[in-house]
Amino acid sequence: MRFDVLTLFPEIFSSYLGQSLLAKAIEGNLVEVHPHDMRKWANDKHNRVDDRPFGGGAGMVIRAEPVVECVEAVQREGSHPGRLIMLSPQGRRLDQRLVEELSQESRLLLLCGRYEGFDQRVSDLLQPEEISIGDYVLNGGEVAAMAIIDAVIRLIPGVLGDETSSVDDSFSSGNRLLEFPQYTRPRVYRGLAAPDVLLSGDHAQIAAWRKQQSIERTKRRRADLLDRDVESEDE
Ligand SMILES: Nc1cc(-c2ccc3cc[nH]c3c2)n[nH]1
Repeated sequence: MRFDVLTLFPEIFSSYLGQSLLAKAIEGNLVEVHPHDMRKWANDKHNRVDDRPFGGGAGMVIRAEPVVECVEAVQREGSHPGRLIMLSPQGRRLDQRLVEELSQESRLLLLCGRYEGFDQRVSDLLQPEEISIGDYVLNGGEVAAMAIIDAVIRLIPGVLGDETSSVDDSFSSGNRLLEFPQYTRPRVYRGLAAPDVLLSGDHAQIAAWRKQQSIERTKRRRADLLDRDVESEDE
């Protein structure tokens, strides 16, 4: 799977690309992530990538020309244009179902805004789909883009490795329960002991305990997840 990230701050992605899971996925040719600096397409006489908003108001607006030129050039680079996504507080809310949908794509272009956002002609001409990672306002689209990449790559076959699977993750398709609590060595830490059942070696009992913990935790923290019926998820 190929990700192209179009941004004014490509350096934000440098250390992120080195994080182990993603680095291994890139090394294993399972994933490619290409940050692109939109400033390189600011070729008007002032080489400006942003400008003051018509009609006045605070902040700056990202000019349409460098963005449209950059997107078109990047789309020409690959074997096909890919699915163009603009990160935006006004977009479709990201959830695991949308992550699973995105993981089926072979190429995603993630368009990251800054300042007061893009000139409207960017959306008029490129028709991107807008995705929000939540109802709060970030300073730019880059963190949201990383969230999408992070969530999607976990679902690409081979990325998590044989010993780990995303199947039992919270929110995975059909799974409406939160994760059970995890414990590791030492067995007792500051007087707090790991549950005996986890050290019993009785896998059936361990599975039952974990399921019960997930149900209790979900009831306590996210009872709304238990209200959803499976049919509604197809709407
Ligand atoms: N879910 C979410 C996305 C954003 C976002 C996305 C792009 C820009 C550009 C300037 N500010 C932005 C904020 N905030 N929250």
